[in-house]
Amino acid sequence: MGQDQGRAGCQGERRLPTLSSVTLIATESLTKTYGGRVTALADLTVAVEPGIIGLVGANGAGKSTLIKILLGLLAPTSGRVRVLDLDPTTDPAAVRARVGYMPEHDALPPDLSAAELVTHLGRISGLPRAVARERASEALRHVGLYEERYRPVGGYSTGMKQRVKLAQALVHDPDLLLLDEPTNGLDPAGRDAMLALIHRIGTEFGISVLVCSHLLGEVERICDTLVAIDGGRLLRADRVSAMTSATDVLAVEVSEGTEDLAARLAALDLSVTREGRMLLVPLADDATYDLILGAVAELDLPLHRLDQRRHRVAELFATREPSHV
Ligand SMILES: Nc1ncnc2c1ncn2[C@@H]1O[C@H](COP(=O)(O)OP(=O)(O)OP(=O)(O)O)[C@@H](O)[C@H]1O
Repeated sequence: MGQDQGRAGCQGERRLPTLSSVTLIATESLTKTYGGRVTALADLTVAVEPGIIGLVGANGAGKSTLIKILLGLLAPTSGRVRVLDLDPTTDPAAVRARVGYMPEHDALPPDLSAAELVTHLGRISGLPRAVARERASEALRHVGLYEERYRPVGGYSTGMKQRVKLAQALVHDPDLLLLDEPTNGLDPAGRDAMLALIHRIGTEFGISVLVCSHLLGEVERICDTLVAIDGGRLLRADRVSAMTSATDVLAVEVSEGTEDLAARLAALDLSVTREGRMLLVPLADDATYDLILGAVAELDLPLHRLDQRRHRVAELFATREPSHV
């Protein structure tokens, strides 16, 4: 990548972030063009810390291309990249030893059992036979397939197949998981279960996870950091908490008597709008809280919530991908 480093070096005056050892993934001016015509990634500079990271973007935004570069499966056209402080372009085997990959599509051999398949993939990762078998059982237990592990994969549901893919990504005990559209093809309950599983892996197992999705609402629920790309370019990278700053609207919800409360607040000259079971009141100052609490107490209503509304991440991208959020 000498030539690429030279190119990135020429752009040093732009003060690109330093690729430090605490950084999980970092790219500098990363560009990938296919056949010199299609630009999948364009001058992408981003750095993320360990945690659960959502990589979001519409179909064709460049997510899969980025994942393949992070794994050292594809060479960038120019720019620099580091994963766990390793360079996947020069040291792909070292990266893949510490990174688990769950691809978007699958070609699972239907006649093999999940235990055989995951053990085999563990052996390919370099684990001795007995260790691979033990680790495969453990990984299949983590994803909830322990009881079914000796059944042929061909008879599995889509959700079970997705979990086999997740188990094989976990088998060699990686420090980072790269998950490409892990909820693809799942029904709403299956999506919820998969998201909960990913969240548990990221929080309880201490493994960092990069979840790639075109569904912003999904990754927003489980990630601490979001990286949004569009047309191969960085839209925004930030912690979810920073993207969901508080608004100047108070949300109040009572378990019963919503109409009475709305009327009482209006009588107090507060401008009230209703959104489902919630009443929204502009927050002028601390006195607004007191007026609402006073009205709730006066009507003797059971208060369910009273808090400052936060922006939803989706609002930040609403103009760009309305159909996907
Ligand atoms: N091997 C390839 N040859 C030519 N163009 C490609 C190739 N792979 C991807 N592309 C193009 O590069 C762009 C980015 O594709 P990529 O698969 O990285 O996006 P994505 O965000 O993962 O989308 P999706 O979720 O649909 O896979 C798209 O325009 C795609 O058509």
